[in-house]
Amino acid sequence: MTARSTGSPSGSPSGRPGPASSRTTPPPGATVPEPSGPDRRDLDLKLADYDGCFGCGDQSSDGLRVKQTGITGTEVTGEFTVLEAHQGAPGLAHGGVLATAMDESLGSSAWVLGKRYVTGRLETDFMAPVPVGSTVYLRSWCTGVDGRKAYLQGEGRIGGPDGPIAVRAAALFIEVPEEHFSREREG
Ligand SMILES: CCCCC/C=C\C/C=C\C/C=C\C/C=C\CCCC(=O)SCCNC(=O)CCNC(=O)[C@H](O)C(C)(C)COP(=O)(O)OP(=O)(O)OC[C@H]1O[C@@H](n2cnc3c(N)ncnc32)[C@H](O)[C@@H]1OP(=O)(O)O
Repeated sequence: MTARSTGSPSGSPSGRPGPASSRTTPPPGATVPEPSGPDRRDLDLKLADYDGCFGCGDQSSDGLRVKQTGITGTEVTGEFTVLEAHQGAPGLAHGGVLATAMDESLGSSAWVLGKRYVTGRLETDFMAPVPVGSTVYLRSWCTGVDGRKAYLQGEGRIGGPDGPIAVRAAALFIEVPEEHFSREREG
């Protein structure tokens, strides 16, 4: 599998540092596993069935409704359209909405690793304003796994899948047991 560099993704404007801080950069020796764990099929089914998710669910009326468009190795591509409900400044996407979209994309890339992860830390760079009506093309990939920690990077482009980067992100996801989710639901 091709592991992407933890440095600036292709297409980033020169002169800006890469998206990852020391806390979202894998330590030396961290590896990117093949996304083929024994329970991968079950996890894929959950991924497809979870309609209530604000990021990707069909039942979330004001949600982002991110659609996955492809999985290659740990790289997951997706897209969503910025609606009026997603505005911050008039006519422009709210930064938190874009961060949520990146969380969704990064989370999907973590999910295909075959274990259960939650976001521990999410870092975002907002590179260009995103007008309402834009389709944002998302792409995320794993840069390394070290024990319970999975390191991810991603980007959102506008104008097309190869258009300019509007937002990019780096994250640390932490592996959790299944009980994590039942505990959270019970409060
Ligand atoms: C996620 C979706 C769940 C839905 C499940 C159902 C169906 C799934 C369907 C589809 C899913 C598909 C795609 C996913 C799409 C979107 C993803 C959205 C993701 C989210 O929206 S998810 C919600 C937001 N998220 C949380 O709600 C986490 C709240 N939080 C906690 O639950 C704990 O905080 C936890 C578990 C993170 C850790 O707690 P813990 O007690 O288990 O472990 P501990 O604290 O020891 O950390 C272990 C090691 O990680 C290091 N570490 C931890 N946090 C760090 C940080 N921020 N920076 C740097 N290092 C950090 C420590 O320093 C230590 O490092 P060391 O081992 O070296 O000492």
